[in-house]
Amino acid sequence: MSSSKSRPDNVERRGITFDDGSSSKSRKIGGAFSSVTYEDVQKIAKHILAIVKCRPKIGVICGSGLGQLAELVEDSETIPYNEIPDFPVSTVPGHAGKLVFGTLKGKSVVLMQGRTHSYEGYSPQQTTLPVRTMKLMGVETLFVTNAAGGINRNFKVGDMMIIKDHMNLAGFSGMNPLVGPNDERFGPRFPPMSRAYDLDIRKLAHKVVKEMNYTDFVHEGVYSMMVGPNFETVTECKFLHTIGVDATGMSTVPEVLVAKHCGMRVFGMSLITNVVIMEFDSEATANHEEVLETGRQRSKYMQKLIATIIEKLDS
Ligand SMILES: O=P(O)(O)O[C@H]1O[C@H](CO)[C@@H](O)[C@H]1O
Ligand code: HPA
Repeated sequence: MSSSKSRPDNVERRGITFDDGSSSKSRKIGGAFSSVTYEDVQKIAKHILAIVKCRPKIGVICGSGLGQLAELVEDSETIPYNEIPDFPVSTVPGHAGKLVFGTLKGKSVVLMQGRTHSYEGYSPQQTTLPVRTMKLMGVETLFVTNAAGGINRNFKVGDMMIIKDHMNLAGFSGMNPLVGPNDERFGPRFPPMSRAYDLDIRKLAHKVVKEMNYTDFVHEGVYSMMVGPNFETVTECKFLHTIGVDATGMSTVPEVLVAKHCGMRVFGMSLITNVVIMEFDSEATANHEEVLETGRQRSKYMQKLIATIIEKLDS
């Protein structure tokens, strides 16, 4: 697998030989058809475990502007993504691109300060490579967070949403990290997704929300993913509203598919960084600066909530 820095434009299908003589089996790179093998992931996990002392059981993916959770990690050990061979490197503002290992509220954790997205040019297999790497490092429970646009008309900017289910709209166009040969060492060919978001952790989250007096601004709902990078049209938002989506973004779903495929427990949370525009003649437009600004103002609530849920988690 070549590093993301050398991703060529002429991506080839699995099994085809590249111009320089390497095959797509040995050189897995960006594009919808590239894949990542078990051995690739094993190599990356071993590389990381040789560097850090921590043996995390919990992984947290911090979305746009949400990476400050790392400040709560004690005895931290940090590795920038670009120092890990073949690890996808974040290119979007608000995604620092670092793995932070350490102890959070007494639990061994690894935090991803930022993720990668398909719209950056990575294949779904690449954007989810960190999740499989976590699995092979011993992570059993994955927390996924994201910045999202509020579709539900009761949601306000700065509110939060516990994810109870998702709509894989990107999957409708075939963009799914589980497409391709299935390696049973990760998980089964046909994984169920009807209970993707762990019910026990969701119940615990609601209990914590009550205890912290956060009920006024924490909701539960359905997240949807479109590939982006453009924000949605008015008609797309109306469609999402009609089909029962509460918040929308450009990430998370592939990570959850891969995490569930390899048997992890998953908990997801969105910060509503903006409310989507559903009026044809509105002057307002969505923008990434607003997303980051809401993150700056509200992420401390999300951090406190996630940290407390982790503290109270049974393992
Ligand atoms: O989902 P995260 O990574 O939090 O980021 C969200 O924020 C960006 C748009 O502002 C998009 O990348 C969207 O997916
Ligand atoms: N749409 C898609 N992705 C997003 C949004 C949005 O409104 N806000 C933050 N990420």
